Amino acid sequence: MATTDDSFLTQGRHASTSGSARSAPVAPDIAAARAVALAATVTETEVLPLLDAAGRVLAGAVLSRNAVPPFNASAMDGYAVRTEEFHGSGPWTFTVEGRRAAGDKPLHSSHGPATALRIFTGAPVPDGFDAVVMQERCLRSGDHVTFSSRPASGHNIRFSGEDVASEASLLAKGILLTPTRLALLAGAGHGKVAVARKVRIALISTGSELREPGEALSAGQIHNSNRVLLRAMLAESKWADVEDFGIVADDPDALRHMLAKAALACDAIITTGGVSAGEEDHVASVLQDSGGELDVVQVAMRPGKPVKIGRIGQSLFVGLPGNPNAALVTFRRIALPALRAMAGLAEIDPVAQPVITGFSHAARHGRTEFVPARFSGRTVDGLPVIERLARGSSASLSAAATADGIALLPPGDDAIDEGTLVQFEPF
Ligand SMILES: Nc1nc2c(c(=O)[nH]1)N[C@H]1C(S)=C(S)[C@@H](COP(=O)(O)OP(=O)(O)OC[C@H]3O[C@@H](n4cnc5c(N)ncnc54)[C@H](O)[C@@H]3O)O[C@H]1N2
Ligand code: MOO
Repeated sequence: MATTDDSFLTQGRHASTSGSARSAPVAPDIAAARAVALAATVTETEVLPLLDAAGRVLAGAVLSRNAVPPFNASAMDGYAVRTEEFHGSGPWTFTVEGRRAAGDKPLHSSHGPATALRIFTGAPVPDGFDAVVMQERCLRSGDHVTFSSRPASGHNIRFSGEDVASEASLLAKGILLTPTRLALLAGAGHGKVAVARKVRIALISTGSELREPGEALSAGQIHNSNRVLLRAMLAESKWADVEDFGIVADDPDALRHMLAKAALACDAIITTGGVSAGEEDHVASVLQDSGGELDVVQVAMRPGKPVKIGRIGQSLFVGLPGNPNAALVTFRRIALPALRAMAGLAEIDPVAQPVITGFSHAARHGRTEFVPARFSGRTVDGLPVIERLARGSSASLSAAATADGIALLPPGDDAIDEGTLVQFEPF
């Protein structure tokens, strides 16, 4: 039985509603919210060169240090002109005086009347010139250039600050540093950026039957596919620093030792296996014997019902079921939002899109079903249609591997008919 200690449970970002584990299944969204509530956001930050910051989480709001573009620049190779000099009706012929290329200093040179300036893309446009005519639109002859139409003032000039003003708000705290956001920081004068330190995540694969991929199997053994799955999914998250504790047998002492080590080293502990009801399922009891607490012990989802959510020491704990599809769904739906919250990300929820079922499905009394599915076409209205790949097959590896994502079939006492609108989370 879990010990009740409210101070323990309030170490997360928000206070838990109760210190004791609930045995009645909670809805998947509630379970995810509880995991997020137990997740303490990393507060330490580090300053990184932009080249090393891809995929990290911005630690604070950032302002631009210079305008973008920093000066009025030509957008074309051609001729800079003063539109006020286009008197009467054309064509207009001007003397070419001077030359500006990208990298030249913005000079305050004086130019005589009826002159045009040879200019190239990216070069500073000197004061007084207010348009650039691209070279394909003019006729150059010796020192003269002829224009057949009058350019509008401002034409082909990128004005200083038109993209980003100086000291403008650039990016908000908690944003993921994607390539385009890093490019924006670079253009706006930043060479370094303050990011949240990485979340240290412990992975433990429990199960006496497990052998590593590639190892020969004796009778009764299976390969540890969950470790590969979780490592690969976390490898996509550059804000995560994984400490992989490998396989631990279904032995309470070994598990206790491993959990204690992981709790000292990491912000979050993710285990697989050993969370259901059998005598060899030690994860929940060992966690509680070690001073940990569970807040959620059953979730109204299929697969994934026995997933466990709690804390041990300063660490978030999520015990994923061992069946591969259950591990996949509970990691994406419950563990990942909490880990993203710990990383300081503002956006933590899985991305979903509406789709139409190309299949019917039995009633899901009281639980949400997460079904691997594949796009199979579109309705006349253009909505994607999905085909189911396996019906709640928790132990399946092949269904998810051939799926485009996971369909959410909400709880209900009626069957879902073909042609029903449901949510779909693409991989
Ligand atoms: N009496 C009951 N039995 C079970 C229940 C229940 O409510 N009452 N729940 C079932 C459900 S649902 C699931 S899901 C599983 C969850 O089991 P555990 O989390 O305890 O996991 P194990 O028993 O250790 O393993 C289940 C299954 O998955 C295989 N496995 C485990 N780890 C891995 C791994 N790293 N890579 C690949 N495959 C793995 C393991 O060999 C088992 O076949 O419990 C049901 N039972
Ligand atoms: O719900 Mo378990 O997680 O199906 O096999």
